[in-house]
Amino acid sequence: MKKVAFIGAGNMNSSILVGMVNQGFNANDIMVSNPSAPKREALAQQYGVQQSEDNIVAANFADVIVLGVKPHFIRQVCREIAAQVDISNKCFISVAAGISLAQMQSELGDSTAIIRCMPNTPSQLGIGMTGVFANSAIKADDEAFTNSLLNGIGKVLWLQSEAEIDDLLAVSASGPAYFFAFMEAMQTKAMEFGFSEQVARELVQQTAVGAAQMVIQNTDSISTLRENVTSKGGTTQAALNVFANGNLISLVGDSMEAAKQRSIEITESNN
Ligand SMILES: NC(=O)C1=CN([C@@H]2O[C@H](COP(=O)(O)OP(=O)(O)OC[C@H]3O[C@@H](n4cnc5c(N)ncnc54)[C@H](OP(=O)(O)O)[C@@H]3O)[C@@H](O)[C@H]2O)C=CC1
Ligand SMILES: O=C(O)[C@@H]1CCC=N1
Repeated sequence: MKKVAFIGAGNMNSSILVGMVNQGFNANDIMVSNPSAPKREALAQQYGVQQSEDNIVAANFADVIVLGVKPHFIRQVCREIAAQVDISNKCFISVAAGISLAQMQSELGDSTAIIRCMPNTPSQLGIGMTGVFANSAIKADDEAFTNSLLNGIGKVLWLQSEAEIDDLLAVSASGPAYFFAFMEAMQTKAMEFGFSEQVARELVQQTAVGAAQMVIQNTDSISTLRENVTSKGGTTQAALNVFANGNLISLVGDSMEAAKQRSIEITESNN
């Protein structure tokens, strides 16, 4: 079993770490580093993983180093590890939005195996969606291990080009927040109708999980599923008319384009 270091104990790295442990990875083979103590100590206490405040300790411990800091810290973290750790046989996995392989290679060297992956927070439940693209230095066992790690936390899609990371990010990595925002809006209105916060939440969450399961379990198109709810001249039609008048389709498309463009801007600003 390879040893894995998580650099950063924030939302995304925690989601992957929790997903790994829940899927049966040995906690003794995992170490997390983070400058401030509470998040890494909570992970150590709850999941039995090792922890350190020092990225160098974690990087020395591991065969695979998962970089889960904010994009603007990635290059600095890579530089520090490359200066103090023998990285010749280590594989790096970055989850950062907008930091390119070339940018990481300029810190870690062109012969270092680097994998960009773009997961999402449902990884912590084992139902994540992760896009992956690797540089040419990756070895067969790095690829196999990455697959076993990521398959444990959800579905994995290997991409044909690095540019596709930005496309996928706008769909599945930022995507959970789109659905949460929609659910928040529905919950707010349900509370205005007079339901308590908890009942409003239950109405919304059960509807969301039901709709998602119908998409998963039916071969019908999503349009057909929508039409099946929509009686001509009925209540749903009245609601969907408001979506159409507000140009929901272009609003959603523009939002996803904005997410993609933001990722491209992050790449440019970190050159
Ligand atoms: N959240 C998401 O849904 C997704 C996020 N990502 C990517 O994941 C990365 C992390 O995002 P997210 O988890 O949301 O962010 P968070 O802010 O939750 O986590 C970042 C963590 O990095 C820690 N940190 C800061 N500096 C260092 C350092 N020098 N060494 C080690 N750790 C450090 C922070 O510690 P402290 O709090 O103590 O400062 C914090 O715990 C980003 O690059 C983002 O693009 C990718 C896909 C989805
Ligand atoms: O918002 C962000 O920048 C990160 C990347 C994708 C999801 N969260």
